[in-house]
This record gives sequence, C-alpha cells and structure tokens, in this order.
Amino acid sequence: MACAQFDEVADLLEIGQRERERVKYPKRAITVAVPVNMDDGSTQVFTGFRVQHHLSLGPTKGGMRYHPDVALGEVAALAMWMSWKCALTGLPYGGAKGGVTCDPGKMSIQELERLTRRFTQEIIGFIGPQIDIPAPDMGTNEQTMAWMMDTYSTHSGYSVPGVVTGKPVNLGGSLGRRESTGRGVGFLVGRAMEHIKLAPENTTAVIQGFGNVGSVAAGSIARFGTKIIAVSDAFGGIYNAKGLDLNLLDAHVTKNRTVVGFPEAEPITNEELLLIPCDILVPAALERQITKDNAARIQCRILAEAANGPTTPEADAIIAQRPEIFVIPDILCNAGGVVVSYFEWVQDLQSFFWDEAEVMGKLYRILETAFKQTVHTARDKKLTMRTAALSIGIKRVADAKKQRGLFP
Ligand SMILES: NC(=O)C1=CN([C@@H]2O[C@H](COP(=O)(O)OP(=O)(O)OC[C@H]3O[C@@H](n4cnc5c(N)ncnc54)[C@H](OP(=O)(O)O)[C@@H]3O)[C@@H](O)[C@H]2O)C=CC1
Ligand SMILES: O=C(O)CCC(=O)C(=O)O
Repeated sequence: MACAQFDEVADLLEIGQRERERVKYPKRAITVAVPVNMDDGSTQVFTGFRVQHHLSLGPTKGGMRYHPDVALGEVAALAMWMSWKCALTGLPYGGAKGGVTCDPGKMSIQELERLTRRFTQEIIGFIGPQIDIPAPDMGTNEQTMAWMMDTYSTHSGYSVPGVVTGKPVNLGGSLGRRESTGRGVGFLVGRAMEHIKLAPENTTAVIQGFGNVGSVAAGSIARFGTKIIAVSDAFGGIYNAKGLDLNLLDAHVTKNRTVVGFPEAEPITNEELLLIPCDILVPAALERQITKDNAARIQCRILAEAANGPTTPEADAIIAQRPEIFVIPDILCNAGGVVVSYFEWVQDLQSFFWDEAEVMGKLYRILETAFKQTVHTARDKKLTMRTAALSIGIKRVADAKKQRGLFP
C-alpha cells in the first residue's frame, strides 16, 4: 500500500529516478530475536523490528507496536508513512516504526517489562536522541516508554529522557502527549465540519478502536455536540442510535477491559460497525479496514483516519468517486501524536518544560497549517485529500535528498 501510494505521487510530482529510488527503500531495517523468561519458567523467543525510513531531515521518529500481526513489511510501510507525516507537519525527522510480534493482552506486566527491556537492549545501538526516538503505538503505552528509557539510561550511565517520547510526565514526558493524537483527530474533524459546512448539532460519529486514540478522539468529537453512536475494540462493538454515555463507557472499559457488554447498547461486529450510517466515521485501530468490499457501502460525510493505513488503495479509488465523503487522510488526521512527541523531545533536550496550554496551542497551530495546505493543494491541483497530503510530505523529503546530494 505504501509503495503504491508513493509511486502514484512520485509520478504526479515527476520526481526524478535518482530521488525516487533513494526515497523508496528504508535506510535501515533491523530484525532481532528477543528471548524472554516467561512466568511459567519457560523461555519464549519473540521477534522484534525497527525500520528507519530516511535520515535526510534529522533523526528518525515513530512508534513501537506490540501486536500479533507485527511483521517486517507492515513496520516498513508504517515507517514510510511516518516520513510523510513528519514532513507534512514540518518536523525535523525521518520516519521510523518498530514493534514486537506478541499479544500483550495475554502477557503479564512482568513479562511485558522483561520483553521491553530485552528488546531495547537488542536495538540499543540504533536508537538515541540524535538517532531514532521511539514512542507508543498500538499495544504500548507510557509504561513501555518508561522501561525503554530506563534500559537505555542504565546503559549510558545517566538519565536520557530524550531517547523516547510518550513517557510519563514525571520522567520528562510532555503534558498533553497522551491525549494529543485523539485531540488532534477531534480538532481536524471540527475543521472538516466547518470546511464542508456541516453543522455539528445532531451529527453522529462511529469509532472503530477504543484505545488511546479512539477513546480520546471520541471525547474530543463529542465536545462539538456530536453523538457517539457506536464504538468497538478487538472483542467486538456496541451501538446505540441515541448516543453512548462516554463517562459510563470509560468506567465500563476500566472494569472489563472491553467495550463489549456495555449496558444500554446492542452488540455489533466490527464489520457491521463500519457500515452504520453516520456523519463521522473514525477508524482508530488496524490497517486495511476499509477495502474494495465495503468502500462503496460506508455511509458517512467525514472519514477521519485516526489509524495508520485504514483504507486500501482499491477502496481509495472507490471513495474518490464519492465526492460526498470528505477524507482526512491518516498522515494528517493522526499527526497530533508525533507533533507533541516532537515538543516532548525539544523540552527534554532543553530540560525546560511547557504548560499544557502552550503545548496544545502550538499543536493546533501546526495542524491548522497542515490542514489548510492540504485543502488548498487538493483544490488547486484537483487531487484527493490523501494525494494532496502525501504530495506535500513526499516533495519535502525528495527535495531534501536532492539538496543534500548523493555521496559518491
Ligand atoms: N498512540 C498514538 O499516539 C498514535 C497511534 N496511531 C494509530 O492509531 C491506531 C490506534 O492506536 P492506539 O490507540 O495507540 O492503540 P491502542 O493499543 O491504545 O488501542 C488500539 C485499539 O484498537 C482495538 N483493536 C485491535 N484490534 C482490533 C480489531 N481487529 N478490530 C477492532 N479493534 C481492534 C484495540 O482493542 P483491544 O484493546 O481489545 O485490543 C484497542 O481498542 C493505530 O493505527 C496506531 O498506529 C497513530 C498516531 C499516533
Ligand atoms: O509520537 C511518535 O513519535 C510517533 C507516533 C506514531 O507512531 C504515529 O504517528 O503513527
């Protein structure tokens, strides 16, 4: 998917063969074996990955994913998308992504700590505040980042908070980072509603995935007066046409670790959820959820791609023929997370910390600029929102390669 998107935009921008070849291949791809002593006394060897897409604009940046489907190809695609996302928002980074093939839901906290520390140890020479800076993604969180930072710092002999972002505020994390991706989604949904002149009163939203991003996005979108009528997680979904009470739902999820079983809502599958008529559809879980099989049947006015890569290129072609749907493409829609990660890294390097209002104000200014640039590019060049966003990001990276020249 990532390569198909790149080729389309490279043709459009008439990127020369030299830059095209250099941008297409990840600079570094590391695969490591991660042996872990399990609680039952056995030893299990997990596979870990880190892919750094390009180094032309600064260190590389991107999340670490713990999920059973993590594989080298997936991580490489996610790293490439990180590059375009960072370039679209003007951050001084190349893209990276990493992860471990595992099921964190089936592991104890002690097993997860041993896994994280050993994984960090295995990639320790390839990360660092000036090299590559991991952050949370699916299946990882502030605690994971704290263990990574501690393992790296122990190795260095002093505290190195800038080696990861998305860590606890007490350890040098940034205020607002935990909420930043979901709040960014909310901010951009608000801008999209203004853009297509959709009055927020009486609007409805459906959200697939109720983890860090999905749950915060739900709260942010609800602030416009939008009713959240359906949400889901890996166990299934729930639906109530009158709207879900998010406070009660949060309490239910804290207690049960799933949205399933929430009273006053009917159960639905993840597949059915995507087809519910609504104003705002927010995929906030895995890639490839909107495909050629369901793209013609989704019924929304705004498709806000909080997840990375939720729409396949075949589905994209179908949605491009449906002008009633305004797409906020993933590299724009979920960029709030990496933007505040950038702020966290800057604060760590300076040992000078900002209040939350300063963080959020700066975040919304960057998202506003990226939104406007994407909308104007789409309008002026008659492109879809995705192609417009990708073309801005890809051009910045290709220009950087060209300006720096090629080492003989
Ligand atoms: N965290 C961040 O800052 C950023 C995240 N993203 C992207 O946002 C998406 C979500 O990440 P994040 O919220 O951090 O991850 P989390 O692990 O916090 O949450 C993931 C959510 O997706 C659900 N899920 C997993 N598998 C499925 C499935 N097959 N069908 C439906 N739901 C499923 C999970 O359910 P369960 O809990 O039951 O497993 C959980 O509710 C990912 O695509 C990620 O790459 C993008 C930018 C930044
Ligand atoms: O915060 C970061 O560095 C990266 C977040 C991320 O993984 C993403 O935007 O997909």
